Amino acid sequence: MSHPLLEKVRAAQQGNPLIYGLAFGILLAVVLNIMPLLNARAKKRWMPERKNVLITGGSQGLGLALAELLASKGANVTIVARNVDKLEQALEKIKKASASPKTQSHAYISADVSTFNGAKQAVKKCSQVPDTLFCCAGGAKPGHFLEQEEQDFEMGLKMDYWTALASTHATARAMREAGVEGKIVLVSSLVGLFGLVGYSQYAPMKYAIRGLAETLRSEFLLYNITVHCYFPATILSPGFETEQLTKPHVLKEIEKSDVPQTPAVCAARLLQGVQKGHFFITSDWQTDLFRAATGGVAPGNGCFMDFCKSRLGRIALPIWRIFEADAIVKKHRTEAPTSTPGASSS
Ligand SMILES: NC(=O)C1=CN([C@@H]2O[C@H](COP(=O)(O)OP(=O)(O)OC[C@H]3O[C@@H](n4cnc5c(N)ncnc54)[C@H](OP(=O)(O)O)[C@@H]3O)[C@@H](O)[C@H]2O)C=CC1
Ligand SMILES: CCCCCCCCCCCCCCCC(=O)[C@@H](N)CO
Repeated sequence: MSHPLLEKVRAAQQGNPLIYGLAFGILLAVVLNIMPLLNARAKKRWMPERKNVLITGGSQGLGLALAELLASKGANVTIVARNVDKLEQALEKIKKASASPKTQSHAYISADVSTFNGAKQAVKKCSQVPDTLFCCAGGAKPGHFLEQEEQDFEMGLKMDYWTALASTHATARAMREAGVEGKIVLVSSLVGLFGLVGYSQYAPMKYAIRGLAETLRSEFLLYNITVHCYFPATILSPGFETEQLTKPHVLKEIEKSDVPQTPAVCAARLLQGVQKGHFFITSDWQTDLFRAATGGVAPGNGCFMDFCKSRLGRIALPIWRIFEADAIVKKHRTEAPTSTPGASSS
């Protein structure tokens, strides 16, 4: 039985193959875009309530905002960082934010998670085996590549990559041992998707975190552990204020293209991404274009929209790079240092 409207459309088309092709294309796009949505609905939505969450870098910035948000939604939150004073203050805030302070338990652990031993000890001190880990510890010390020294690069490696690696390794082992259904969220950055002047001791580490996330997403299919990777742009955190102190002018000028977000907004969008089941999570449309344009073969966030965003990104982002980022760098050529004081060329 044919619908009268369809008859009319058929009559109007008079067998035009272009129209059929177009209609088929639209239908295919709709089906391909709806399929992952239905699939995501069918999957269990991750809920913070009663989860045992471990957050590295939880004493300030993104990590603290996330700790408060998850505590307000019923999770038991343990934060890890090195400085005890900041941890104590943070714990007070988390307890205040807590949905039900009597039934939830929150704690802090002072540890340096940039070593395997430090991370292992931190996980051991948790009162419950964590079922969720957010690796928020990290930070940048921006500067010109040729002005930075070996210890700056080593610091980036330890503070950004090694903290994520060691805490993931220790926590995933504990999760497997306890047979819990686990979730691990790694934090990269917008500059883990494209390289930018001034971030040479930092951005490559954030690329490495993406690599770790992709590898572990695949490997942890062996166990009951899911992996996500978050790519924030500028977060107005204490870490951001510190990095402004050494940030080259040229980088500050390029970063004017970016609208900074508060830690609370980033935490909320990160949680949304986790709940939607996204593997790569972003919290603003610009970063989402970078994600889609550089997506590779990792799972996407809806194939039709990703297809459109990646096409748009492959056109808009190079234009932005040529006329904005690279143009600003070239304008600053005259102020770049011509030699490093104290460094001998022999
Ligand atoms: N701020 C921004 O603009 C952006 C940040 N990011 C990333 O987001 C994450 C959070 O950033 P942000 O909110 O700025 O962080 P902050 O710099 O404000 O805070 C960093 C946190 O990590 C902890 N930490 C650092 N090193 C270690 C360590 N070795 N062991 C244990 N804890 C450690 C710090 O505590 P303590 O020093 O006491 O140990 C602190 O709690 C980072 O991974 C950062 O790279 C990504 C994009 C943009
Ligand atoms: C049409 C498209 C326009 C695109 C605009 C893009 C603007 C990007 C500017 C760079 C922002 C850097 C964010 C990450 C910073 C970071 O990780 C550190 N602050 C770490 O602490």
